[in-house]
Parts: sequence; C-alpha cells; structure tokens
Amino acid sequence: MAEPASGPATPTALPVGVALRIEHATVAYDGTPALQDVDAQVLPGETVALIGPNGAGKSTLIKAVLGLVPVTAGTITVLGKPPAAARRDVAYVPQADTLDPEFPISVAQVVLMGRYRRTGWLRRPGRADRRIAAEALAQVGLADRAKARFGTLSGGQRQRVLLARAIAQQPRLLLLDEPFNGVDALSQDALLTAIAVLKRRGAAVVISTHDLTLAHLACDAACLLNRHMYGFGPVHDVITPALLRATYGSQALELRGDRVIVAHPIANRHA
Ligand SMILES: Nc1ncnc2c1ncn2[C@@H]1O[C@H](COP(=O)(O)OP(=O)(O)OP(=O)(O)O)[C@@H](O)[C@H]1O
Repeated sequence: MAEPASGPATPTALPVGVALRIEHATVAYDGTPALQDVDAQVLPGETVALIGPNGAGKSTLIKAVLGLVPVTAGTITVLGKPPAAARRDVAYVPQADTLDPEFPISVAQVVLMGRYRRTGWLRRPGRADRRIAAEALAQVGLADRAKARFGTLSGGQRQRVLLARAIAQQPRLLLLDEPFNGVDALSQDALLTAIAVLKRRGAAVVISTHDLTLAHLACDAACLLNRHMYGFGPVHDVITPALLRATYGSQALELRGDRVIVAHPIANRHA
C-alpha cells in the first residue's frame, strides 16, 4: 500500500459531473489515522458500496465526506467543494439514528426535518416543503403512517422514515451507513426502490454495508476498506475472493467453490 502524501494537498480540478472525489485521503482521530490512502470517486447517478469488516473505517470515511472528521493528507472534494461547504446538498442516514424512539414526534415531522437544511431552522416549512416531505414518505411506502408516532414504528420502518427525511432534503449526494442492518425484507425492498429512484434523478449514493449480495444488487462500484483501501472499481471486478481475502483475511470468508458467500464483519485484523 503506497504511503499517503504528507500534508493536505491542493485538490486537482474536478472533472464535470464528479459528485465525490477522494484523492489519497488519510482520515485521523486526534492525529491517529483510522484510514489511509483512500482513492475513489463517485459520479452522479452512481452507487458505491463501502465494504469492510468492523472497525475498517467505513463510518469514518462517511464522516470525513460530511466534514465531521479531518482529512490529514490527500483531499476529499464533495460536489466541487470542501466537505463542510457542501453539506446542504449532502444527506446522511446514520447507522442508529440519534432520534429517541420515546420522543413524541410524528413520522411526518421527522421527514419534514429534511427540509430544514434548505429552508433554514428559523423559517417555518411552507406548503411546498410539506408536499416534498409527503412525496418522500410515499416513496418509501409509508404515506399511511404519516401521523403515527415515530417511536411506534418497527426498526425497518424507522429506517425507511429516515431515508424519506434524506430524500426530502433533495440531496445530490446521499450517504447511508449500514441501512439494511436488522431490516425486514419488505423494508429492504422499499429502501432499494427509493435508492433506485434517487439514482435515476442523478443523485450519487454511497452505502456502507457488510452485505455483499446487496452490493451486487444495488451498487455499480465497490470500495474495499480495512484501514487502507484494498480495491475500488466496478462491483464485479472488486468483490472477488482474492480481494475480499486481502481485505478481511481468509478465515473471515465463507466460500462456495470460488464464490464468496459471506464475509464476516468482525474480521478486522488491524484492530
Ligand atoms: N470518535 C472516534 N475517536 C477515535 N477513534 C475512533 C472514533 N470513531 C471511530 N474510531 C476508530 O476508528 C476506526 C474505524 O472505525 P469506524 O467506525 O469508521 O469503522 P467501521 O468500518 O464503520 O466499523 P463498523 O462496521 O463496526 O461500523 C476504529 O478503530 C475505531 O475504533
């Protein structure tokens, strides 16, 4: 693995249409690198899977794209801007949302929160914002639950509501952190359909996942991570036994013939 360049570099010109460009990026917590020398790009309308074991740095990369964790070498450019400057056009669906299920808030109100990034927190959302939020909720198949209390929904339904909140933001880049963990098949289908619609509208999508089947189903490209990048490119070129073995270690893989059935998420050999 090549050593990253020392010190933040000046980003090279962004080709027209690149939604996310990561160039030899190192991301660190308190000076300790969690992820080194990542080099990838995502085009509008393209979906990229971040794949790697627990502690590999998938969430860290997502946080760096949001501008929440510093890039200490290389660069990350989001929609032609530094990450923190692009947040208005970037939606994020976290792994386990910070919304307290006991908090008395309706499903419709959660989705409407997606509009605040556009309207600002001081302005009341208008009729157009409510329409956009209602359409987003319909897109994830939960229009009939608009008035329900968020906390009364199942885990899968809550995840769909959080995706609707992200859709209502009308993002150009959508970041999803393990969106399918503990989600029932119906909700999985609804999430996949909603993601496909966003893609068709030209949004770029990045999904952190342990699920290789999902990566094959929903993603154009994959980025294999385990503190370093072990591969980036079209799914069929990158999700291969050899590269998965390099990323996870062979004990972590279940093979059938030459096909990887499962890559166990807990295999972080560097931790
Ligand atoms: N706030 C933090 N401060 C210091 N170190 C952190 C922080 N957050 C994560 N790390 C470390 O960074 C490394 C990468 O963690 P990260 O959560 O990005 O991995 P991940 O691939 O998303 O894992 P998982 O699949 O378990 O969610 C881990 O070693 C973790 O302990």
